[in-house]
Amino acid sequence: MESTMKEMRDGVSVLDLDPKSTVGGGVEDVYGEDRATEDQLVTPWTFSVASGYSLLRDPQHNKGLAFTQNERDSHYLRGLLPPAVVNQELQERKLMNSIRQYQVPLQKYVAMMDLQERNQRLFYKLLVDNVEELLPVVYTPTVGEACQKYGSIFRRPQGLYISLNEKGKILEVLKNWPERSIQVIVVTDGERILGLGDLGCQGMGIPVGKLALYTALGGLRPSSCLPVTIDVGTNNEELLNNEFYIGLRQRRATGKEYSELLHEFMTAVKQNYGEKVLVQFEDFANHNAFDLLAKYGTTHLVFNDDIQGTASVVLAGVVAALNLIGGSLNEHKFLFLGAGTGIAELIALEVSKRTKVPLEETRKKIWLVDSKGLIVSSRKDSLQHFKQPWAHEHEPVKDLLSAVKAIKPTVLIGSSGVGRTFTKEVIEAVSSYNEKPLILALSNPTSQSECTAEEAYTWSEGRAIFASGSPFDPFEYNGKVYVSGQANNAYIFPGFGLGLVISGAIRVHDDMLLAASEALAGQVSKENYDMGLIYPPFSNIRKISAQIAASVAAKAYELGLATRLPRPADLFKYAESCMYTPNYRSYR
Ligand SMILES: NC(=O)C1=CN([C@@H]2O[C@H](COP(=O)(O)OP(=O)(O)OC[C@H]3O[C@@H](n4cnc5c(N)ncnc54)[C@H](OP(=O)(O)O)[C@@H]3O)[C@@H](O)[C@H]2O)C=CC1
Ligand SMILES: CC(=O)C(=O)O
Ligand SMILES: [Mg+2]
Repeated sequence: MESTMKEMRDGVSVLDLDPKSTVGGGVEDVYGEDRATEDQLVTPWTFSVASGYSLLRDPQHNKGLAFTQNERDSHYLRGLLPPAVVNQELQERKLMNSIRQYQVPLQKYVAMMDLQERNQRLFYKLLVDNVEELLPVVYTPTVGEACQKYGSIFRRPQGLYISLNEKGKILEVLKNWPERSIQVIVVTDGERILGLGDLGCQGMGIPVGKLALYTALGGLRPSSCLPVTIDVGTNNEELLNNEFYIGLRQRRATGKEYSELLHEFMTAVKQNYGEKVLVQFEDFANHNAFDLLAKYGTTHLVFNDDIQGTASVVLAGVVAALNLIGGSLNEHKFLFLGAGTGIAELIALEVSKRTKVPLEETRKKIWLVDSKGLIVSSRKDSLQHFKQPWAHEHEPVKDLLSAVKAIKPTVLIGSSGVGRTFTKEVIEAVSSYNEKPLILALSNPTSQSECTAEEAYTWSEGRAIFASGSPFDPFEYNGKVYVSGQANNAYIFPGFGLGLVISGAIRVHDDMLLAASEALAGQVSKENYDMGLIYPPFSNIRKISAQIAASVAAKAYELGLATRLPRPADLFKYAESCMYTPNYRSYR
């Protein structure tokens, strides 16, 4: 074992980086499974040593036809498998072939979920090696449809369901989950699933999908990830009347009943998993999201992906885009359709840091439109508190087109959850006074995108710099092929979470979001810019995540928020060395 512990990865000994840590190569890799080389023997274990039929039914250790003859002998598998022995690469090729046969995206999703339940390492191998092809399957847009139909496709529990029925027993419920060393929890209450609205308990597809990306894109080990859905009911009448609905059949609990359940959950999480477990809030409606973040931000390690992760990814895209559209950040004027994310605040903060101009001033170049029109000072008294800083002096403006004409933004960002709101008139208007308008249509899934790539390029006569929350195929216009990027928080949260975990951070700080953003923007190459891209390709995501993790961890150490000491000298190499790899291990 000693020699294993000294295992060199990328020329760096894990223990040399962090001599006193018990962590070694792999985030909390206490059993040395990731540290082992691929031809080194490890024990397949559940609570006892798995063998025979139960080994084939154990997704963490099942290798299907890849079990060698020796393994078949020593693990009582003879006769349970046909004679052929195939390696993981061939299994991967076979599965990719069969997934590509499906024409319907939801069939691909179900095939991937089946694989995850059958053979976890193969699932992650497919996802890591084919990330650009499979991201739209396990994540947006397909995960949206999967949530809408979750009641019909539900097979086995993939996470914990905590409903009002479990009030007073949440700690016990957490103990029912088979894994003990949890490092990241993604939790939703299902009220705002992508731009599809209230999907109640069926929102579970989102934490499951996000955590699959935590492992595939950020290298967190699957056993350390816990998807949770808090079920306080749903206001979605269609679901309430659907015989296949899997959640509580009641309207949403609010007020004291809601906050007491959430509080019990947050308390139980800390009690069961300790101070350093990361709780990522996902797809809560913004009337709860901002309050939960403020309430638990000072007592727990919490991160709201939709508010903070989205802010970080968009800031990165905007900073990168300056190379294409020109000017410095403080010279640009921003108009948002939708007031539910934290993007505006993070941009204002970054401008304030760069220019030393107070935040109250830098906010003035950022304008927000919500469902009632432009947010202006005369509306201040009736605005939710998180909108109030954006209520600038201006006469009332009712709709987006009028707001574009009045404000003349250089950057137009959609996060309204409402599709086709960047109309021809809106894009023509923003393109009429900008040589290269920056247009970001963030809303997911594809059906809710504020415009398509085709519309953005056609209506701007090929001048827009465009990215969207869900992917669009390249589009040819006037003989030129336009490739648009994906402005999605999936670039940020996996690396961000990894950075928190490897540094043992106990709180999230805005400066970490800025650091993550800078790290991401720094990964855009000249080749990407030449194609009009403001994000690097997802095919490099593990390296990007390691860069983000290193920057976030460095900031955690700098701010005194890191507890894993001593600080590894090379945080990038350390982050890489901690990443879960999905290749099969050999069993003794
Ligand atoms: N690409 C990415 O990484 C991310 C994308 N998103 C996407 O952003 C969208 C919104 O998310 P989120 O902000 O959390 O959702 P919310 O529902 O909390 O907020 C939506 C905002 O849009 C406004 N709005 C809704 N309809 C209109 C309309 N017709 N005209 C003008 N404004 C409107 C709402 O106004 P009011 O406040 O008045 O109700 C609200 O401010 C979703 O589709 C989600 O998928 C979210 C996070 C990350
Ligand atoms: C991407 C994401 O988090 C959302 O659309 O909600
Ligand atoms: Mg989300």
